[in-house]
Amino acid sequence: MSAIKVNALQKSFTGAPVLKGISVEVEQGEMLALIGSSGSGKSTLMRHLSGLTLADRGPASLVEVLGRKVQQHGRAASDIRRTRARIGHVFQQFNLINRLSVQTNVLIGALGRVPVWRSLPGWFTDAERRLALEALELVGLREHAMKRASTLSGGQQQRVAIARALMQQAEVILADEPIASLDPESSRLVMETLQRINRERGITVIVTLHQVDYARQYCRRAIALRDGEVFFNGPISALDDTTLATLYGTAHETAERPLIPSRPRQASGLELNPV
Ligand SMILES: Nc1ncnc2c1ncn2[C@@H]1O[C@H](COP(=O)(O)OP(=O)(O)OP(=O)(O)O)[C@@H](O)[C@H]1O
Repeated sequence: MSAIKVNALQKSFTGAPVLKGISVEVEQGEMLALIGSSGSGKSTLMRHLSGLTLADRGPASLVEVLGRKVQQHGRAASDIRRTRARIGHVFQQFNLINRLSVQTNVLIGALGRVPVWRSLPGWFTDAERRLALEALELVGLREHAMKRASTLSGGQQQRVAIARALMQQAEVILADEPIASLDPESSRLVMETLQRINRERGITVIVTLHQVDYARQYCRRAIALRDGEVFFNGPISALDDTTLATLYGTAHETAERPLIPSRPRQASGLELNPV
């Protein structure tokens, strides 16, 4: 079964459409790279997958996740919250609560599944606390459970965000530029963590990446957007230099000079050497 099915997705904000009739599918258990130059529409597409953004009203427009409609004809499905509960998000900015412990940040992933009356920190059950520690074990951070989140490095905080998605029992994880602000070593650890949960838990992962070399190393398939359209959809091995040069609108690049995004969000996200 497809984990994600997108059909004829079109999105305009103010002027010309930024997504122009996107149709793609992602298989359950896949780890897929979503690539493309800055402004090509990657984040906008990701936001449509969980219904955070609604598409233009189109007769064939549809987004399904795990066999359930998220949106159709530009309207949110009535049970969108139930589907969203099965989708984990990992963002470039980590989105942790700095003053809370690492374990509590992970436990927050259980919110939405526990009754409101015990959704305050301190009201989690022993079983939930054990699950949080297991999630931290899987991302290699169990020994940091009691530390304040703010004391961890950026890469560690990103792995806490992944543990939080595990705690949520997400079946699909949408990771939007999870390594854009990290150094190469932290990036490697975060990508390995995503790969591990994909392989060991069978969680479907879609990861947007600026650095093509990370996509090559960790993903079997890539979908590349160019100016709001699917420019490439296939095995990562078919992404040759010529395709990449056309995709990024650069002169032909060699393997020694990976492509650099034209509008990086943070200078520290640039990866100048292949991994
Ligand atoms: N809320 C919004 N309002 C208006 N325009 C938007 C909005 N969100 C995105 N856009 C525009 O849609 C286009 C695609 O943006 P998007 O962020 O999806 O690109 P991206 O490929 O993720 O870029 P980057 O790699 O820099 O994150 C851009 O031109 C952007 O300015």
